[in-house]
Amino acid sequence: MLSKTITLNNGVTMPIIGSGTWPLLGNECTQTVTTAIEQGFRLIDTAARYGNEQAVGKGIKQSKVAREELFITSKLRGSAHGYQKTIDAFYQTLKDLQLDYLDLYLIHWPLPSQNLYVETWKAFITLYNKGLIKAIGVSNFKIAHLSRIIDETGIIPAVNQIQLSPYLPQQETRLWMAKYNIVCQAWSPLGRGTDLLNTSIITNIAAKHNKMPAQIVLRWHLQLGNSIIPKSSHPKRMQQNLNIFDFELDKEDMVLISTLDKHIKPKQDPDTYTEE
Ligand SMILES: NC(=O)C1=CN([C@@H]2O[C@H](COP(=O)(O)OP(=O)(O)OC[C@H]3O[C@@H](n4cnc5c(N)ncnc54)[C@H](OP(=O)(O)O)[C@@H]3O)[C@@H](O)[C@H]2O)C=CC1
Ligand SMILES: O=C1CO[C@H](CO)[C@@H](O)[C@@H]1O
Repeated sequence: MLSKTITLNNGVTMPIIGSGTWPLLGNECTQTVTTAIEQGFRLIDTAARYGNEQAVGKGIKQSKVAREELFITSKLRGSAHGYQKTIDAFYQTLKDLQLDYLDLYLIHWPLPSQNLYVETWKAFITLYNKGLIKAIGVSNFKIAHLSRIIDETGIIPAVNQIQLSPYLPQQETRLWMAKYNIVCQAWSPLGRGTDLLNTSIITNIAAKHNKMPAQIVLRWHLQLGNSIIPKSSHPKRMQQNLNIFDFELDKEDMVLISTLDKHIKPKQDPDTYTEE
């Protein structure tokens, strides 16, 4: 029986499924966040770069669910790397979200060309030690970037949020992270913008289990040990994305899904990708 929560390497409990919020803005974003919480999501994923933290904050307030029942993740944008800039950006994020702490804060991209991600990680550690963030992590970090922050600070990130789907299973990074007890959180878990949900392998397995294709893909993630943050603005799909605990993929299903690996690199290579 798979659990709906996962324990991070510092003992904090995180819901295994969250609701993504990119590229939602304004009222649509606020309404989607409220609906997601009403439908049962307890983890909301946002980022300063999305320009929607104020809208997300309103959606959280509107939901009337107690703060301590929610798990809010945000991310530090590229233009805010550096020790003091990180601290300032974090307080702005709290203000925009109308919160007094974050559950998880991630460095959105390593931006190795700026060479500031270690200094940035040190600021994350300071904020964590002040009790302003329950857990700290990274996003789009390759093994080399992870190794460097661990070697230079001794502090292991709780989570690395990376692009991951059956088309891009990230086997090497996942196995490496497992050794350090770093939770692998999949972004674009449904393969946004691809034909993944329409492939016959997925639709046939869906028919076999009497489930929707998205539920097959999300269940595959869970059985690999990934956390997932699918984005949907539709209550029906939100329900589908949450209801993946009443069936199990068998070994044959898992093997078939593994044949979808396209052996491609992430579309935005973290070594060269720059995002403000
Ligand atoms: N750290 C990073 O660099 C990144 C983080 N992210 C985060 O990850 C989240 C999820 O990734 P995202 O790129 O949005 O991709 P997803 O794989 O979650 O795909 C989202 C798309 O799938 C559709 N969808 C959702 N549920 C279903 C369903 N049950 N059946 C059919 N279609 C469905 C949505 O449409 P509809 O809304 O119409 O239902 C939307 O078009 C983002 O929202 C963001 O929070 C994303 C990219 C990068
Ligand atoms: O988090 C994000 C949302 O998706 C975008 C497009 O893939 C990314 O660039 C961004 O980092």
